[in-house]
Amino acid sequence: MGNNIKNSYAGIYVFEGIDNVGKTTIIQALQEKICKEIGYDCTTIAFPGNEARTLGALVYDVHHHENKYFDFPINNASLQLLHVAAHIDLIQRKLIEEYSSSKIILMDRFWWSTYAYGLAGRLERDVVHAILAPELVYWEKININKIFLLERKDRKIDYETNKDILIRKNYSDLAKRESKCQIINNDGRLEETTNRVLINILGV
Ligand SMILES: Nc1ncnc2c1ncn2[C@@H]1O[C@H](COP(=O)(O)OP(=O)(O)O)[C@@H](O)[C@H]1O
Ligand SMILES: Cc1cn([C@H]2C[C@H](O)[C@@H](COP(=O)(O)OP(=O)(O)O)O2)c(=O)[nH]c1=O
Repeated sequence: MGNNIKNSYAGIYVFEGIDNVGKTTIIQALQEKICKEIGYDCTTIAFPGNEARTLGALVYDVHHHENKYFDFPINNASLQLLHVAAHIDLIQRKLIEEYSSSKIILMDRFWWSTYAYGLAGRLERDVVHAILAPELVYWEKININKIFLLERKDRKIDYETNKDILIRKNYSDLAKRESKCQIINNDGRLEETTNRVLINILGV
């Protein structure tokens, strides 16, 4: 089928969920299947970003290695504002171009992460809304095909129990309000989850 993608499959498919539920692994397996086995154009865009010398890579490093940059802990509002800045950079620099070229775009995280982690980091709801406002202006003009919210019981837990529970609750609240969202249980084999998502994307 080469690059001759059926228009109905092209577009943005978001993968969300708390750390270590399998987003990156499933996206990699999925992209390989879509490109090699099915022959459709498929690309991945990850928030906050993983390309060297980009704002996203810097924000990722700040998030994980704060001490390298600052003598004082960065407050959560400022950290989430940095994430939003990195998202806008990726949307403008990459997503809009890929979006207009009829590809399947797999997104590793979305603005939902800012919401889920921001609120779980004890930011007030109106602060989280204000932080997200500039990014949401960009998303208003972009159609999302589907949002897959991944869940997995047997995962490494990066945050203390209460924060872990809060992050997952915030995701669940977003999912309940979004008809395009499908909850994907990744407790089984990776191959099985990947196939389930693929069937969902292709609608077969
Ligand atoms: N269904 C699965 N079975 C076994 N291991 C899995 C499964 N899904 C994910 N993993 C493993 O869990 C770990 C975290 O996955 P990763 O894709 O990095 O999560 P995320 O991107 O959501 O943070 C990886 O070591 C990955 O191989
Ligand atoms: C996109 C985003 C991520 N995050 C958090 C979630 C993760 O704990 C961290 C890095 O995300 P990610 O790159 O998905 O994690 P990993 O460390 O597994 O490669 O940033 C936010 O707090 N706000 C955001 O807007």
